Amino acid sequence: MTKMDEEAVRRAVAQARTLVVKVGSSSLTSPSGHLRPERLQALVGALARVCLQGARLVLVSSGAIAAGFGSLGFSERPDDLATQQATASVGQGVLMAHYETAFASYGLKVGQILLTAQDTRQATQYRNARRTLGRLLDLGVVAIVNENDALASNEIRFGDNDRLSALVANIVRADALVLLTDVDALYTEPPSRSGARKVAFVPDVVQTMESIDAEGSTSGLGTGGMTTKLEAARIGAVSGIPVLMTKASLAGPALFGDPVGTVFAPVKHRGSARRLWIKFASAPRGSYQADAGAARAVHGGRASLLPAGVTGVEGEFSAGDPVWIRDESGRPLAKGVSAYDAEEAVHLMGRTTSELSRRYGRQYAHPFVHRDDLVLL
Ligand SMILES: Nc1ncnc2c1ncn2[C@@H]1O[C@H](COP(=O)(O)OP(=O)(O)O)[C@@H](O)[C@H]1O
Ligand SMILES: N[C@@H](CCC(=O)OP(=O)(O)O)C(=O)O
Repeated sequence: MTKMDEEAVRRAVAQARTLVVKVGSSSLTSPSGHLRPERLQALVGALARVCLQGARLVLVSSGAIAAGFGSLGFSERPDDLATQQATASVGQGVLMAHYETAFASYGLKVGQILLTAQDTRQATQYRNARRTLGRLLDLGVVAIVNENDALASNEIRFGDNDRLSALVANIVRADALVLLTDVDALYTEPPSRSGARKVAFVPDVVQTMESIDAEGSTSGLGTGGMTTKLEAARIGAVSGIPVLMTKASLAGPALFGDPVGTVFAPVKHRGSARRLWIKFASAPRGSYQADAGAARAVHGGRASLLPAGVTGVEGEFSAGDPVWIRDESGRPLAKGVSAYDAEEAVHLMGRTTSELSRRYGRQYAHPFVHRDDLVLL
């Protein structure tokens, strides 16, 4: 694809018809961690302007825990899971009430979607989320998304909302992803260090990630820090979505195309929604081991994984579940959707499709993983 320069990426953000904006806890709170409604109102002012110009907006907003612990009379953000969950349950309502009032003052309606990591991993839930979000946007409603903190346990939660926002950008096939935080741009190292230099444009996020020293959150207010924001930028850019990251107070100029923050150029063409799901969101339930020939064919691209090239089947999966395709040494080569149950595949592997057709009928003469359902890592 033709590479976009900095100006083109900024223009793409300013002209986005469908936009995902993520705002972090650190941008909506005071140093004590309490929600600051006036910050939220200022942000809504900048966002409402683009909505009134016709943009379809998904706002991925953190802040449920921040909004909840004050109402519950706690002096600081709780750190045990059960209290965090309960606090988020109280705070999410408070947060939405603020958003509802703030957007209503511009004549805009809001809808709430709370997602768990599981919702992005399971194909049916993913499709469900896509349908509801799409309909909300078609109705001109601002969709406000957060992780379903009240039900997410430590093992399964995203924790930060950065990666969630990048997956949401894929779900709604956004034209741009904007990450708003408490730092004006990406720096070569944490901005508290004297040698840190600002990065205005990242032409290739995959290469740049190696040269940036990104830390987790140090403010105690946010969760993921720059590490998860870079990961979100990578998912966006590799999915063909222009990404901008800046300070929440600069949202207005950023959405207008002014040279603020850091922009990340898309590095690949956008794939189909299904392939993006397979690549970034699906959680494989097992794996196929490919022999050297099949591994070479899969690695070369545009080849399906045929039963004849498979030497092993691992895990318990059903037809339609995501699986890894590994080479003989066990290294993952690709992810794909299996056309067979693991139980069936064990009996079919190692045989040519014509042999399978003769033995079991024509319905068995097809690949374990079709090339349209397969993405290289
Ligand atoms: N290389 C870097 N460039 C910019 N900021 C960085 C970098 N490494 C770490 N950070 C820190 O990441 C923080 C933002 O992350 P976080 O606190 O999780 O915010 P949010 O709540 O918006 O998700 C900034 O305050 C900054 O100090
Ligand atoms: N879902 C949590 C937010 C987690 C969090 O702090 O995320 P982030 O601001 O992206 O670092 C909440 O609403 O409190």
